[in-house]
Amino acid sequence: MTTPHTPDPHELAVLRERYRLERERRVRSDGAAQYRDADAEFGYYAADPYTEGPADRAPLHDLVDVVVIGGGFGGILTGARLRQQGVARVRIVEKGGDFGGTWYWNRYPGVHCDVESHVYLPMLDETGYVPEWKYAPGDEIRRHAVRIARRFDLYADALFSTGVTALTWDEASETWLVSTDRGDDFRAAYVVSATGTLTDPKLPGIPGIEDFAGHTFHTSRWDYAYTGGTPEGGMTRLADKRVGIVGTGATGIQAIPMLAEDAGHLYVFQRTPSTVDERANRRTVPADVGAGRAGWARERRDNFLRIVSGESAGRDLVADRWTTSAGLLEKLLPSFRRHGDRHTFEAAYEAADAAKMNELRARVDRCVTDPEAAEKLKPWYRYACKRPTFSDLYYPAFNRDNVTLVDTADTHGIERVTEDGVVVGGTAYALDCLIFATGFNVGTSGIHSGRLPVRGRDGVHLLDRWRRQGPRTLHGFTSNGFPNLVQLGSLQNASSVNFTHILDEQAVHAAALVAAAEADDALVEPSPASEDAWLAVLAEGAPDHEWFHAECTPGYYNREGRGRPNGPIAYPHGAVAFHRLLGEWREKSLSEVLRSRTVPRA
Ligand SMILES: NC(=O)C1=CN([C@@H]2O[C@H](COP(=O)(O)OP(=O)(O)OC[C@H]3O[C@@H](n4cnc5c(N)ncnc54)[C@H](OP(=O)(O)O)[C@@H]3O)[C@@H](O)[C@H]2O)C=CC1
Repeated sequence: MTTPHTPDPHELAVLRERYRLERERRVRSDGAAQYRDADAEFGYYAADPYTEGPADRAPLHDLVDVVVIGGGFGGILTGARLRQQGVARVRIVEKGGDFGGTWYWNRYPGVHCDVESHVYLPMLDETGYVPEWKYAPGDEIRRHAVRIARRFDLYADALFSTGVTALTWDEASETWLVSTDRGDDFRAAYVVSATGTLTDPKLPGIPGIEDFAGHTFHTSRWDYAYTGGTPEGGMTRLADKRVGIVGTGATGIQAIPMLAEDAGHLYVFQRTPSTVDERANRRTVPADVGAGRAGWARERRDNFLRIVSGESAGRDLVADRWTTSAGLLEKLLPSFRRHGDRHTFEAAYEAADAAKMNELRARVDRCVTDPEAAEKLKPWYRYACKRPTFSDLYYPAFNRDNVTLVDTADTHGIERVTEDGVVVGGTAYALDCLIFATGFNVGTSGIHSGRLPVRGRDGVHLLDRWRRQGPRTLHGFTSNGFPNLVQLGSLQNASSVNFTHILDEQAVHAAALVAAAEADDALVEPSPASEDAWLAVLAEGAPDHEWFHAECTPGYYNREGRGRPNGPIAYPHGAVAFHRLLGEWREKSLSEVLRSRTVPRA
């Protein structure tokens, strides 16, 4: 690798202006309202293509210890950690036909996780499994989800192809009444919500989208019956087809090279180019990662999290483009204050950022032979304005004769869909198949979607209360007025690129809360004072994101160009510090969240 050139002040000023113009070219007046919810408005796009149809079963009206909403890694890990605490009846309710969550739904060609498999796949120490690739294919990840579910006997009580439609606290029995779209009305002593962040596919609200007469689907519902093949390719039924794909985010980057191989002709409709860094995937053997030594996976996972959280870590065990670019993620955490005042930090950061972005733009020139296509593929914004992506196959796909790159930035995306295809800048592109790689409604699934009403004490609706008062939690997990309800997720909690690590720490915490309440015959419910204290902790260290996000191109990181929501949304000192805080709190203060029952536990 060549050493990146460090830009001088004049070059930085030119770049700043270029970024401003590119941002302005992209901001839309309708912001996030440009999108439509596939589940709510386009049932066809959200239907499950991987399961024959829900198995017949009688509605349930029984009582379980814990219901977990969501059978992705968050739900599976909660189930496993509850089992380790000795909890008997755990019922996981999942919309998909099996466990896996995002890895159940996303089976598009080329699907891989771009976080190293040895840190991404959870419970490797516990299951003895050692991944075969540095970056695992989706199928291997899904099989690992199933492995954990089997190991902890989570299939026994699981309900698949089932969505929870309402949660109602019943004061008389001090249990939750859980209603589903399959006619169930059962009770649970505790509810853990683990509905994930990338659950609801979204579609652009392009005029005429309903009129397209060809075949169409979202990448999270890949139609192999139409394309032929598998996630590894071989989509022979596309050989004579004109295929269009909309979107060049982390999903598009992986699917496009596979489509380029198999489609008669592929049109890539790009609005904002991603940063596409080196991937360097390779097979691994256990000795490469020190597997076999007790605790090897935990050590590697902790090492990765420390590095991407800006903490000192000693050796970099994973040593990939996430860890070597981690300094550029630091701006998202107040740990940047270690570097002095904001001005000093910003100057140093801007120079490092420009050097990295220059390196990424130079990569496009090296990989793409057509200079016009290379120019269109260059990202003009700061690193991590959009989620970084990694691929060694993406750019070479544009050197093929059967691939056309269509830049839609000037028209804010595709202008119109017609019966025959799409229109961009007045040019019509006739298509047989139109694929949407347009992402998900981030962070608005489950309880936060508004489609799963949660009524706590005195019938109070959780989202109504939060709309009035702002979200109120202790550590993001529990809320006053909603006893025995534990929420997993990033809100007022912590996050990181290795999200399964975050989920596992959350699962450990959720299980500890349940176990403590069981041991004391108590309810889990924080006091308003403890919520106030937590909000004060969040507000005190809240980073000033605005200066960074305001200059970014629009996307879901900055609410499509409108900046971050007001108020603290996450623990500001990073995931490592948050996990330390939670561990100490469990040791010393967990009993503060327990309240006496008025009704003995049935
Ligand atoms: N760990 C992993 O390996 C992977 C993780 N993921 C996760 O999933 C998330 C979602 O990724 P992804 O599915 O790619 O979705 P994204 O939301 O990241 O990308 C959506 C894409 O669709 C484009 N788009 C939206 N509307 C239009 C329109 N009207 N016309 C043209 N283009 C349009 C967007 O352009 P624009 O940028 O201009 O809005 C963008 O390129 C990622 O951020 C990541 O967290 C996904 C894949 C792999």
